[in-house]
Amino acid sequence: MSAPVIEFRRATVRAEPEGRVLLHPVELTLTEQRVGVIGPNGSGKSTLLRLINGLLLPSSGSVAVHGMDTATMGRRVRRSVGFVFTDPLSQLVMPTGREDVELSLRTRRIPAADRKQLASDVLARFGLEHLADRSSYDLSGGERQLLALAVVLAVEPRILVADEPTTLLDLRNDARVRSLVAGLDQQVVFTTHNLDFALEADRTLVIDDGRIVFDGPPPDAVAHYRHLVGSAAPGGA
Ligand SMILES: Nc1ncnc2c1ncn2[C@@H]1O[C@H](COP(=O)(O)OP(=O)(O)OP(=O)(O)O)[C@@H](O)[C@H]1O
Repeated sequence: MSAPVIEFRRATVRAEPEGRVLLHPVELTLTEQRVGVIGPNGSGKSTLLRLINGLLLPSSGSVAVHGMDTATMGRRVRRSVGFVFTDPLSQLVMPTGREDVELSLRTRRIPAADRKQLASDVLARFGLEHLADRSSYDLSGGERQLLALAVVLAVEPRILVADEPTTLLDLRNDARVRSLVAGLDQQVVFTTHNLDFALEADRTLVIDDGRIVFDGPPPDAVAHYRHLVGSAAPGGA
C-alpha cells in the first residue's frame, strides 16, 4: 500500500454565486503523519479540510488522496478519509452511541451479526463502553467528542481529518483527545485554536484570509501565527 499522500494542485475555492475567493490557489503535498492547521476565525481552515474528503470540491484546480481525485472518485476518497466535525452532535444521529458505531460499520457492509460485537470492541478500545447505551444528548461535550472519533475510526480510515477536535473540551478531555490522536496509526490532519496541540504536529500550516501564509515546523508556525495576531491586534506591532 502506498504511503499516505494528500495533494492539492492549485485548489481554489470561490463562494457561489458571488465568486468571492475563500481559498486562494493551494499547492501542497501532505505526507506527514500529523498535519496541523491554525489561523484566525474565518481564515479558511475548515474550507481546506473539507476539500480533503470531497465534502467540498475545488472551484478550480484539484485535490487527490492516494492518487484518487476527490471530484471524480469521491466515494472511494470518503472510504479512505474519515472526517470528524467540530460539533460531534452533527455526527451522532442514532439513539445510542453503540448504534452510531454500528451504523458506521454498516457502511462497510459488515454483516449485521458481527456488528454488535465489533461495536462493543471499538467502544472498549476507546474506553467508552460505559457510554454505549446512553443517548448522545445525555453525554458531556468531551464524551461526545470521543464518541464521534470512535464512530469515525471504527471503520479504520487511512486518513483522519478532524476539524477542531478539542474545541470546548476541559483540560482532562483535551488531553484525552490529544493523546488518542497521538496514538493513532493513521495520518491525521487537524485544525485547532489550541497552540499546544498545534505544536504536537509534524508540520503546521498557518492560514490567513484564505491563503497559506506559513508552512513548516510547528514552533515556527506558532510563532508566525502569534506575530500575525499580534500585528492585527489593537496596539499590536
Ligand atoms: N458556502 C459558503 N459560502 C460563502 N462563504 C462561505 C461558505 N463557506 C464558508 N464561507 C466563508 O469562508 C470563510 C472561511 O470559512 P472557514 O469555515 O473555512 O473558516 P475557519 O478558518 O474554519 O474559521 P473558524 O476558526 O471560525 O472555524 C469565512 O468567511 C466563511 O464565512
